[in-house]
Amino acid sequence: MNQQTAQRNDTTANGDSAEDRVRIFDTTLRDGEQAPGFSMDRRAKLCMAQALETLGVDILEAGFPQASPDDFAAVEEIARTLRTATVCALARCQTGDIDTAARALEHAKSSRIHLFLSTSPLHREHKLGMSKQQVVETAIASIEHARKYCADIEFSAEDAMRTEPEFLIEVFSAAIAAGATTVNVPDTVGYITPSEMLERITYLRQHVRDAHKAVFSTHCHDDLGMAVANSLAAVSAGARQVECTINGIGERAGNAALEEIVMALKVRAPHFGLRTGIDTRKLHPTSRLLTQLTGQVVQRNKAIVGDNAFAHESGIHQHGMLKHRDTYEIMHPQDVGISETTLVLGKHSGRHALRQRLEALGHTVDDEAMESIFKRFKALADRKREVRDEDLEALALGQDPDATGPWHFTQLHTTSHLGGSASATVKLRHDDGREIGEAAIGDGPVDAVLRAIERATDTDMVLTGFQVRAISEGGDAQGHAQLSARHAKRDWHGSSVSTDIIEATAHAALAIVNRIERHAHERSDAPALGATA
Ligand SMILES: CC(=O)SCCNC(=O)CCNC(=O)[C@H](O)C(C)(C)COP(=O)(O)OP(=O)(O)OC[C@H]1O[C@@H](n2cnc3c(N)ncnc32)[C@H](O)[C@@H]1OP(=O)(O)O
Ligand SMILES: CC(C)C(=O)C(=O)O
Repeated sequence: MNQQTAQRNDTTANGDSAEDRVRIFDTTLRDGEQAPGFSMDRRAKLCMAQALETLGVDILEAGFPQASPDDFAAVEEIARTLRTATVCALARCQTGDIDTAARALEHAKSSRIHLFLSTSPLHREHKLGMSKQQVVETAIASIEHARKYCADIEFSAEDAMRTEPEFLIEVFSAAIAAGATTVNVPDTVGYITPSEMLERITYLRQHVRDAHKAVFSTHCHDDLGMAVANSLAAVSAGARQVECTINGIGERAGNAALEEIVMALKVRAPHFGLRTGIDTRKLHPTSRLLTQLTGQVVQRNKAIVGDNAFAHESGIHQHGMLKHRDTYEIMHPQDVGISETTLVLGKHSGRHALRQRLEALGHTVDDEAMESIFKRFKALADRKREVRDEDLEALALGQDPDATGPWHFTQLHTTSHLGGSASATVKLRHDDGREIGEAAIGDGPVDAVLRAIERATDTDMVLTGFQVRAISEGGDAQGHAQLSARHAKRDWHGSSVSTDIIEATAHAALAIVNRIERHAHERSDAPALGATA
């Protein structure tokens, strides 16, 4: 293991009042992965580690090598692969853990061993069965042992925020004297408030012996929803490393969300006067990658990376946004890697946004027609959650957006075989009296059904989105299939519900085909309702 990282710490060590750089210590692959539902195998961890390095994290905690052979292998592979980020491995204050961590990090370009030991009275008494003195001695012995392998040593006082502040001074002073280059003050159980955090870090920085020789760090959990606020309070008090995770994943309610901390420091730069090395345009893609690797979606209203973070449905906000985007957005979606703001049309939308969308779709609408379309739009929006472009076109053209057909299923049959191809047979009836049957094979029954429908209806479409979600519980749950497809340079959407997810998917696909055909038909012969297209 090389010794470069310690020099990096020295040159940017805490206590230098000119220092304005906050190190981002990412623990998505350690604390994040520890949470139920977020386990990742070695391949997934390597893929995520590469994305995190590209994002620009300073230190990447790759895992806890003593935990399992696969975690050891994951840390080892990440250590061999990464070039710019410091790769960190977690270890208890036990010789075996430290030796294992050191072995896993052996080939890293830049490495760190992260040692932790509980310091709070609760943990000392009930978990470790150690006196204060034993805690200090164990920490010192472990740091000294780890220093034989690596110059960059982080020491975490687990449950620091429920530890006597004077004892923390003793522990951290001893840790720095033994060679720790980063001292981490974790709020392990998400207990502290921002004002207390500010006070605690300030106090520690003032009283810990040789505090300037180490970087102060924090690691906050979100049990009371204050992890990000507490992390920001810590940096305001002089901490220059924050430990955080993508999407805020982690034990229980999670860790502080990396994207929120980074964007708070960027958007409120005049307030904090601090910067990070993160390429913020990669935040959204990195968040998406994590959801793909873990299968755990992000809630819509999640700050920075949620689907609604740059989406507006209410008319008053949309009107403001159309006049000046800063009225309701404090950052640009492009700054976090989202292509654009979306104005979603729904029951809360007003005339300004509706007119803007109709115009974008090529419909210039006079005021009288607008009133009529708006009334029908509101009635439709009360029934549907979201009004799509195809619904708006139907409204603009004076058509019924609830229309069904012209194609209807009379037969649908699919087969699939383990490890083999799948096939689908469909029979469709058209409102003009035609009845057409087609069969197709595909990579799975969904692919086969889509191909058979395309052939039967002579419609080309490229599937761009496919989601099936259970909307009730149990083995007989209703599946809601949502499909998006591209046809004639436009996006089309269809959805359907069934206890059979293949059937729901087939109906959603046929809904798209029907919309495309109705649209072509309406455009060719229906005069617009006071609208010109
Ligand atoms: C706050 C945090 O997030 S800390 C990190 C938590 N992460 C994890 O625990 C994930 C990985 N963990 C594991 O895979 C397992 O717990 C292992 C392999 C590390 C250990 O497994 P086991 O040896 O079976 O022990 P187990 O987990 O049941 O109990 C923990 C032991 O570690 C001891 N211990 C806990 N923390 C520390 C520490 N920081 N330093 C030294 N010993 C510690 C406990 O006192 C207990 O010791 P005991 O076995 O002598 O009673
Ligand atoms: C290992 C430490 C930093 C930790 O995860 C915690 O205290 O939550």
